[in-house]
Amino acid sequence: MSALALRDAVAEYGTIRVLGPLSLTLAVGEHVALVGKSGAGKSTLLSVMFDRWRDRGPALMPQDLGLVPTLSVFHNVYMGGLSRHHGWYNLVTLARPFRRDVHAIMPLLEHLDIADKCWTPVGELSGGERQRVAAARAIHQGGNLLLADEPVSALDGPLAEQLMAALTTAYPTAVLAMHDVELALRFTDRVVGIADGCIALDEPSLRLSAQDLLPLY
Ligand SMILES: Nc1ncnc2c1ncn2[C@@H]1O[C@H](COP(=O)(O)OP(=O)(O)OP(=O)(O)O)[C@@H](O)[C@H]1O
Repeated sequence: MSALALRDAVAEYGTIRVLGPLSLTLAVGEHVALVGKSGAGKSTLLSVMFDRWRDRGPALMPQDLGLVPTLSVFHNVYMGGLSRHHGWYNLVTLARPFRRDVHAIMPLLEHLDIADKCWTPVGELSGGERQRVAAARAIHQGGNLLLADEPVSALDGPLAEQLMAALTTAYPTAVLAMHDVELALRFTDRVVGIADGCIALDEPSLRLSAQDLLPLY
């Protein structure tokens, strides 16, 4: 995979420009945190990246998670790999999952501490549990590039760290919008600060402290 670039990207809602013009190049193997206050344009930038880099088959973990509440945890995670199977196989799976898929997905659920909810409808889960299901679906999808919007906002402590580790290990290249700046600094290589739809800061995480990011908020 070659480097990923945005050149003079802009986004508008109606006549109001909320992003850009903004240019950004992402090296392969880089984990990038997008930080900035609410409304700065992080989600908008992620959706521009998703559109522009569609040919790289990015996995998207949206802020609203995009889960199907009436389906089980297993089925929601399975959906990450829908395109790997024929339509008939997916239909059969809806009624009676194949053992090999259960064996593929169960270790992921165990790793994220939600294996006991495997057959529970997602609509019956807590916010943090749903977030782990969405992460498991993104990991099950596989690929080279992950775009994640606030992937650990409903978790804290060891569970948030475990999920950040799982996502950054599964995806060699990732852009993650983050509110928790301490976690962002620990789990990413580079921090891009967004303010009023523009890049206000772009530095290697190692050179930054949480204090350096305060002016963005
Ligand atoms: N559907 C929409 N229609 C009109 N304006 C929108 C829409 N979605 C977002 N905006 C505006 O675009 C700007 C950027 O929003 P965006 O959701 O990208 O911010 P964000 O940094 O992701 O915020 P948060 O951290 O709260 O998720 C904000 O001013 C927001 O009000």
